[in-house]
Amino acid sequence: MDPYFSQSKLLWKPHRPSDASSENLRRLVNRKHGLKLANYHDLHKYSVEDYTFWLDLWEHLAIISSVPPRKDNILVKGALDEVPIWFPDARLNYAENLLFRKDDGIACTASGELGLVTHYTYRELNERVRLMATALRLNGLKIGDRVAGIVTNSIDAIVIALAVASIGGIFSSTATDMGTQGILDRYRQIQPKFIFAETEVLYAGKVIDLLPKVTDVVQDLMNQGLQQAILLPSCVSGKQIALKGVSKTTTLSAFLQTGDNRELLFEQLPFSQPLFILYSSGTSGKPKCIVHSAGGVLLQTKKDIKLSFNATPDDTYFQYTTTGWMMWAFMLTSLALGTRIILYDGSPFHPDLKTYLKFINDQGVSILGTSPRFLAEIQGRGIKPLELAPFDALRTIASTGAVLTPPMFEWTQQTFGDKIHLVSTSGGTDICTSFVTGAPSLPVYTGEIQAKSLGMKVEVFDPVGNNIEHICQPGELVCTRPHPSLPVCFWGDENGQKFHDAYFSIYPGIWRQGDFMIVNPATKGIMILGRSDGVLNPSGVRFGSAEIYSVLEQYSESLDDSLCVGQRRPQDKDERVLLFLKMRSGKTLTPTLESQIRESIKKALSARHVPAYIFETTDIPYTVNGKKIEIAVKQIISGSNLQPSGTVANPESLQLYYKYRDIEKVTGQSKPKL
Ligand SMILES: CC(=O)CC(=O)O
Repeated sequence: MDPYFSQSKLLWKPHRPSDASSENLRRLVNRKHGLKLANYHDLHKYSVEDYTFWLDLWEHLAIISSVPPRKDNILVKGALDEVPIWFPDARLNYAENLLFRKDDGIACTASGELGLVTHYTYRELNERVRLMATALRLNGLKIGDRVAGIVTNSIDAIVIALAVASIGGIFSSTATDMGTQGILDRYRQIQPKFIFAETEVLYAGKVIDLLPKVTDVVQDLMNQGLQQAILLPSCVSGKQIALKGVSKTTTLSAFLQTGDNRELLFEQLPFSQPLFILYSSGTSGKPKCIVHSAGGVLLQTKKDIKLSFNATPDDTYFQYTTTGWMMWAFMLTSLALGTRIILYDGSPFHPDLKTYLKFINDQGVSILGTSPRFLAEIQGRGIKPLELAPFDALRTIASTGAVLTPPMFEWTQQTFGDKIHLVSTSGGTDICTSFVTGAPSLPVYTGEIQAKSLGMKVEVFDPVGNNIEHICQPGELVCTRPHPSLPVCFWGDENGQKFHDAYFSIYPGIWRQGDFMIVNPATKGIMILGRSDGVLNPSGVRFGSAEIYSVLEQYSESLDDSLCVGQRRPQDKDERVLLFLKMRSGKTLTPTLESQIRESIKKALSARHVPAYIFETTDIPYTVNGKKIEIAVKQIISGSNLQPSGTVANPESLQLYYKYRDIEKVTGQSKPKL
């Protein structure tokens, strides 16, 4: 058996595969077009060969539009060579699709570290959006104007985003823990007309005063065309806090009073009308401002939430996210399915992890969106969720943000039980959706993402552009056909050069995502092996860091975290692999543990995968969106000087790695110990 799939075994089977929403779509396609597509994989093949699939999907998802797409005009050439314009005739509004329910069912439930729970019905949500939209309109917001937020994952953020979308403005948000420079690096580029900002938040039990940061940001943006700053009440006390000495600032309640009682109007806009600006998480240089279209986000995220998670109006979806991550925009579209969403603001570890898990149970969460890191925390702390609560409602756990390793697949399934459909998904901010994801009609195999997302022509390329999927070799994740949530452009990238360089420069005309992946020919399941710029290549053996992390999973009681990177300095003939281990409190990296780890890697992978050096470290760099940063450490230890961007959550941690450039000094050895 191929070593990559040696641990592949059947983990879960759907109880009633024919109930999956993707099966309804398959039957619809067969009926409409007289086809005999037999299963998900047949449907996928059709979806990437015939653009009519996107019209079928439109129908299946019941997209609300005032002018439906024309069957004979699905996509036309756009201003950028690589980005066609989809459904040029259609007219719709994203917010109208999300606010289709106006009843007393619960749309959103908000909570946080204080344990207070507030429910908002669809009726209330519609009214709040109406109030906000009228105020924005009367204060001059027009189609295409940008509105920025420094906001928590709260009802206000949802209301602002939907009000802006109803008018055809473009919303862009950052989490409140983003530093001043990080915020300005983003918002100076997009020049918002309005900014909404929190004034005081609570995180990990500490009250954080945001006024100094907000003052600096607002004053700076006033020179860039900002018309008004609107301050939200304190997340801790609910009190309105003033920003002293800064002109053109107002409170949320005063701003809302400038509205009137006109009806909520949904501008009818083209499919490709910009909706959100998201930011690439580059660790150096200025972030790229990725403009996503209303139609693209609506169609793709609704597709993922309905088809991969099987969400219905009976579900409750809890995605742990800040407003700075694409998963916030993703989660928002659940409202278009009538699915209740949970908005959680705060740390899952405060007051403690058990309280947070009980909250998930008590709220009847049926779809839990989480990350491998969070699951590893439950495991590492020895918590047994089913001993805390029954989790009766929970049926899907969807993990993203990093690779879910084979041992974590097994642990999660065993821990939460057989009824759980474990979805591992991978896509990104660049497309605001998934490339590969869950399929409720298919079985789950250990360590494998179940399938390619419908409509996404994902292939595996070698460095010169040959498809190597069928020979079961790892390579670059590429997407060889356009899809509706290709970014519209990067904001401010007048000639499209930055956009082209980011995705299309390696394989002309073909999107390269920057992930390293392999497909199991037997199951068609996918393994993401890490970022392709972090691929390890000692003595010509190419492998992903996730393979090493997977082996380390068995040491989770001792290891808090790890980072595996390649080092190749100008004077080195070959690359070597360095593994950094962050120990749990009270544990140390003893010589015995180090040899056990080397032995485990050798046994599970091969002698050539064993790191040349293993070091203990006290901190591992992460992006503000919780992604481990390998590339910056790789660059540092290989000799580059790095100016960290505002995307690095803990930039001081990078300092820990400079000394490894002079590795012989650190180890006192001239050769690695193998
Ligand atoms: C869907 C995703 O791919 C989310 C992420 O990792 O940013």
